[in-house]
Amino acid sequence: MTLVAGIDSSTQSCKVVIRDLDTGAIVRSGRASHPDGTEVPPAAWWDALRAALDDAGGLEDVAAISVGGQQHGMVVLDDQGRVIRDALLWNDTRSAGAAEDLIAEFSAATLADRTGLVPVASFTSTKLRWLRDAEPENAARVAAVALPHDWLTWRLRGYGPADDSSLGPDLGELTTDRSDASGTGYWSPATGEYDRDLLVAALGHDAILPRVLGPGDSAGTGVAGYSTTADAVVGPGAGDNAGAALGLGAGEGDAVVSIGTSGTVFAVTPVPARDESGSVAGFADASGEFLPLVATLNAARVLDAIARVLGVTHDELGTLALAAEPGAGGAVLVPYFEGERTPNLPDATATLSGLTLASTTRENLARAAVEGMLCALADGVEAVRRQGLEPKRLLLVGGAAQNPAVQAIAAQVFDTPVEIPEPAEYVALGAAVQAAWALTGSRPAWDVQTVARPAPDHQPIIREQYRAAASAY
Ligand SMILES: Nc1ncnc2c1ncn2[C@@H]1O[C@H](COP(=O)(O)OP(=O)(O)O)[C@@H](O)[C@H]1O
Ligand SMILES: O=C(CO)[C@@H](O)[C@H](O)COP(=O)(O)O
Repeated sequence: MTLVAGIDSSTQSCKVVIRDLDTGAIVRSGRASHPDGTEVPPAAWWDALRAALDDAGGLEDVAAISVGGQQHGMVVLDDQGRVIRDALLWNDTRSAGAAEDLIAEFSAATLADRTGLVPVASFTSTKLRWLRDAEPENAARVAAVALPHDWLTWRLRGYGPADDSSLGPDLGELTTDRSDASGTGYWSPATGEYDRDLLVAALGHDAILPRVLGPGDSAGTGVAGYSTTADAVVGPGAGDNAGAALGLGAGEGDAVVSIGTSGTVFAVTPVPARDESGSVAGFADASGEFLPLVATLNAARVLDAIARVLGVTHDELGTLALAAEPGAGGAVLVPYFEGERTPNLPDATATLSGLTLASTTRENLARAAVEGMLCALADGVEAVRRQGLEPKRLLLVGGAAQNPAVQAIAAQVFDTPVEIPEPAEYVALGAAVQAAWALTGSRPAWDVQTVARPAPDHQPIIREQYRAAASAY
């Protein structure tokens, strides 16, 4: 049996799946946690990746591997391949002012034309601008800029600082792929080229950027000790959302709603998106097409927080939520706990409103949490529609999509039919698709099963009262 491995180095953890090349069946899997926080030493991802590989039984019998990862995180390297400072993650909002500065210098319209993006604090370019202004000594030392999946792929291939790698700090060997390059703010999905002027405007000087690989390309081979053998193929890797699209085999008529640390709504399209309002990011995907995407900063962890306050498990939170009526008796949670990215409110905090003595119950609080989180994503579906897409079904994935209450309430919040693919780590599965593609030269056609289609039960009251509460921001 030929085996291929896919990795998802996501915000909260690293997950590995090992699949049978012939059927796509999952043969083994593993995971390890990442540290909390929006500023993380990349070495922690490397440690977690190696722990997750161990947990998955190692790679000795694996012929190819590819790494999907959280998007946008700023990994800055000096000329010896050393990490200069902890990575700033996609959900770190300190660069909100830098985003405004870049927009003031270039205009939203110009940046949307040149990169498909209007800067918000999540994107790499704004983090580099923040570094230039807040830590000029660090900025001056930057020889190369990479993203989480680029850096892990480089490490997996044996590159790194001289005292901590077998092949040394060859920065010219850094690679990325179209999907992750498209989240930097200095790469154009339309032309497939870096926009070096924008990099210089952000960082203050030019730097080495990873070579951009296409779907099915190979980044190179592994090294003994980290991968199977020295000839294990290493695929191009991807941003996590593009990886999930690949793992799901998302196509025309599909929109994916992912409920992990981030909430995202995205679709695979043949043409790049351009949204001057900034709601929809015009990313590239991992199959040679494009990936218009809306992201929120507040998704699964909204439920984590409210479950904690109520002193219940996720399952119990779901049971409470389903015991309340749609609309939660008027209680509305606008869940901007971490600030928000869509809408762009980096300094916002969450509010719970509409409470009366009668409506202040555990059931209504649980339901308000699920409804608020999903309403923010329903706004995302509308923004994608404004790009001319008309999804026929919404595929719900990510940690919180496993919750039965989230599935049932999604059928009340969204006015498009919802489907639940079999529970799986779709980013890692998509990375394994890339590994197989790089190994064989063709994209594998592996099946994805749907396990539930909650009956449509649209309850407009939920979004109406959410809209009213959110309009206060
Ligand atoms: N049954 C569940 N109900 C609600 N939330 C859940 C459930 N299972 C996992 N989660 C939450 O999902 C999140 C992890 O999802 P995941 O998609 O792996 O996130 P990420 O990719 O951002 O690391 C965690 O916040 C976790 O608490
Ligand atoms: O910033 C984005 C997309 O633009 C996020 O989707 C990150 O890519 C993190 O994803 P998760 O770790 O939450 O899956």
